[in-house]
Amino acid sequence: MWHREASASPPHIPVDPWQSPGPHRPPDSSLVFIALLNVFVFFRGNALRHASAWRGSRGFVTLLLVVLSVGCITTWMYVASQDSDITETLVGQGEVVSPHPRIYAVLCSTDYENYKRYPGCTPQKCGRAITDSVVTREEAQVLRRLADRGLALAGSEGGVSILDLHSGALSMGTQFVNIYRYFGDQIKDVFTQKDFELYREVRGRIQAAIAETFGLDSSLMYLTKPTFFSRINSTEAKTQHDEYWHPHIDKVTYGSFDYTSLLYLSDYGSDFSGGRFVFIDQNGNRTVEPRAGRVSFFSSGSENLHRVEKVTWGTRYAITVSFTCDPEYAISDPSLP
Ligand SMILES: O=C(O)CCC(=O)C(=O)O
Ligand SMILES: [Fe+2]
Repeated sequence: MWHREASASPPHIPVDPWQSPGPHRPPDSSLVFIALLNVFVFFRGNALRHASAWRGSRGFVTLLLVVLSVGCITTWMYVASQDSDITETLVGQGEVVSPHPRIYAVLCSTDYENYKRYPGCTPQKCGRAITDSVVTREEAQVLRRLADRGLALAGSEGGVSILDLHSGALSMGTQFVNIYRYFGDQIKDVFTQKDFELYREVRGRIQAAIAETFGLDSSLMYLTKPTFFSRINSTEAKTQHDEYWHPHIDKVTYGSFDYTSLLYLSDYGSDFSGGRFVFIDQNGNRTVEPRAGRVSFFSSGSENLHRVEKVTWGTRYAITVSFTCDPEYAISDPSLP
């Protein structure tokens, strides 16, 4: 299901009023130099001021501490400079992006050329955007409870459980079942009409935000499949379906996607750790830290190669809501059978 593709993402270009992400800063060698210089000056100053103490035990302890400090600082800086996975945080969990989305433009890949073009919808501007003003934290909490009620019916043995309200697919052990068939009328006790109304309402708002941000005609965008809740914890993967962390391109993985949106239902740092969303760019990785009610959306081509970090503790909840420009791949909003 997950495919690894070489990143074709070109450098970011600012397109007014879109902002380009700050330059990806490789560890700065001048910083290393300045830090070492400071340590040297401190060391030399101490040596001059307390020349007589060198022979005493205090002098020896000071020397030892200085040597240890220099060792620690240089090791830390060396490790930092070797870590190509160093990320720039586009939006931290504690920030609130409101009222306007934070937008980052990226050059469109050529992926869309292999598909029929739909003027008014097919990506001409590509990029990513994050907003905390489309879905409230209360709504996110209601949706999270909905997810939990559905997932309580079964759930994966591995670290990731999926619930797709449209197709009815639900993780069960190492497989999937169709909740509408498997649980029949019982499902009406689990989900209410109101749950589906909230999903539709939220989907509509996300669609409007994407249309506005990318300058699209919202009526020419359609919900497409799969659209699903995901619940991820740190349990070891049992099957390939549980390996959510691989880099992938949504347009390659799912075909019909033109715009992907992710609605987060829990908070990075307090509900779980790891699990940050990572855009993998040629010049570095850029993360979005999940926050309940946060919506992150992006054009689905290879300009937005991405992955999710492994969750190290706690439980991460999200909904993937995807849109296509091709009416043939349109699906209706999930509903009770
Ligand atoms: O949950 C996320 O943050 C990303 C999920 C994802 O990449 C996908 O559903 O394609
Ligand atoms: Fe994805």
